[in-house]
Amino acid sequence: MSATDTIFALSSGGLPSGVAVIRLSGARSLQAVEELCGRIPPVRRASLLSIRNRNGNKLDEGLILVFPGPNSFTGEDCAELQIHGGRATVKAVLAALESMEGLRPAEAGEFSRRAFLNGRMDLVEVEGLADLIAAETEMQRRLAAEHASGGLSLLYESWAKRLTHARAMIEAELDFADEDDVPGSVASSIWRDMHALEQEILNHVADARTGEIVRDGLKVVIAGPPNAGKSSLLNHLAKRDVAIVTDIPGTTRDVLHVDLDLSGFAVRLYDTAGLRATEDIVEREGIRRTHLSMSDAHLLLLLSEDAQWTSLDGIYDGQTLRVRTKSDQVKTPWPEDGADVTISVKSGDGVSDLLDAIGRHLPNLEAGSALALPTRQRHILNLSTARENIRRAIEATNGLDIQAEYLRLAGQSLGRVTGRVDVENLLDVIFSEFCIGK
Ligand SMILES: Nc1nc2c(ncn2[C@@H]2O[C@H](COP(=O)(O)OP(=O)(O)OP(=O)(O)O)[C@@H](O)[C@H]2O)c(=O)[nH]1
Ligand SMILES: [K+]
Ligand SMILES: [Mg+2]
Repeated sequence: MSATDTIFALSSGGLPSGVAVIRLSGARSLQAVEELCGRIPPVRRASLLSIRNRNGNKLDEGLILVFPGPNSFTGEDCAELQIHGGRATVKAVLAALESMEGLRPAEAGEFSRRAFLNGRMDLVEVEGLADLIAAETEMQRRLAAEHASGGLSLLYESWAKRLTHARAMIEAELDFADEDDVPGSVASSIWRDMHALEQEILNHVADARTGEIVRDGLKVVIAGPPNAGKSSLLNHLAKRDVAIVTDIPGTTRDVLHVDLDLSGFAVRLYDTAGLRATEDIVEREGIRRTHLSMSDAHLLLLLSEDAQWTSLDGIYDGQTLRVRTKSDQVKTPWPEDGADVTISVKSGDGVSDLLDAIGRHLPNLEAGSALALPTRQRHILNLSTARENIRRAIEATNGLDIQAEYLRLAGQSLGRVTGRVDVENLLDVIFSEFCIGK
């Protein structure tokens, strides 16, 4: 296996499908097209050609495109075979490709990896592309598109430039320190800018929680005593029978979740085991898991059918909505019950109010604004290290050269985010997020 092999893969989705796209990348891509189709079609233009194996048997007919490097997705010679998406057809064409010298099936993420190694994309763009392929809601799409198209990279590059400029000015001051005609305050405007940059990075990192919520979804945990109607609510909102519902208290033991799309945001809703003191070993394990899922919840829905609100002291101290359930059974309304929302999944009453209340916990993002938010722990760690080193540079009192060194380290951390600086050890992790053919 080698990075110089020509690779190929089915890049479109599951079969059968109307059209299937097989992608090739590497030095032998064009030659492979010639062997299959008898000739190399004009570049970057779809040509309808017959595809034959080496015995001359016609396998299919399809639109063939070639993209010579370096202006291709991977930077290498690439080709695309748009063929019929029947399983046997795709299998036959893949087999014909595999039989060719120097060609092999691509590994997961290998096309993107080559694009990165050939400078066609940086790491933030690569990660954005992975997110774009996985995006299921409008906000996930917008965030991923911003990253994939280089919006975030541009911001990080502008920061890196400011660091480089500051270092250059400090170097100049060091070089000419003995000469009288260099004003000693060259650096003062630089340090003002470094103060500003530190604050900008700080603000950006503070948005990480929003970025994570947009990318991974708002985690909403349904909790409360047994039989409060937790699983019924999950099923109602999911519009399918995900969880078992019975009138036996302690029915749910495992934590279940469903993904909802609320105003374009992903919301991950968790159903949990009812909270009560119990000697049942299985139920106790369920309650332990309930506590675990509460620990990283963004929002808790505390359910109760009789307004006896379970105490969360020492268990959970985040955002909570008190939800009174089974309103269809309540004959006389109970005004002072402390509930934020009252619902019945039987009649549907109050459910849209509940969704509105959950919606108020979603990030408040202006329509149409660029979503240049950090989304990954990898970004946050490197950005925080960069910020720390800028701070050290500002505060250092033991010489300009030490200060310049801290700025260099800050630039290096920024470089790790986009992949300009030693990230070799990270590549396997990042590209394994992709599926084959990407
Ligand atoms: N009338 C009425 N009954 C409801 C409503 N919601 C749930 N129930 C009933 O309440 C009982 C318990 O519902 P579940 O959804 O299993 O309650 P749970 O909180 O998940 O219970 P555990 O998993 O045991 O903790 C079932 O018999 C449901 O049919 C409602 O809005 N109205
Ligand atoms: K139950
Ligand atoms: Mg349940």
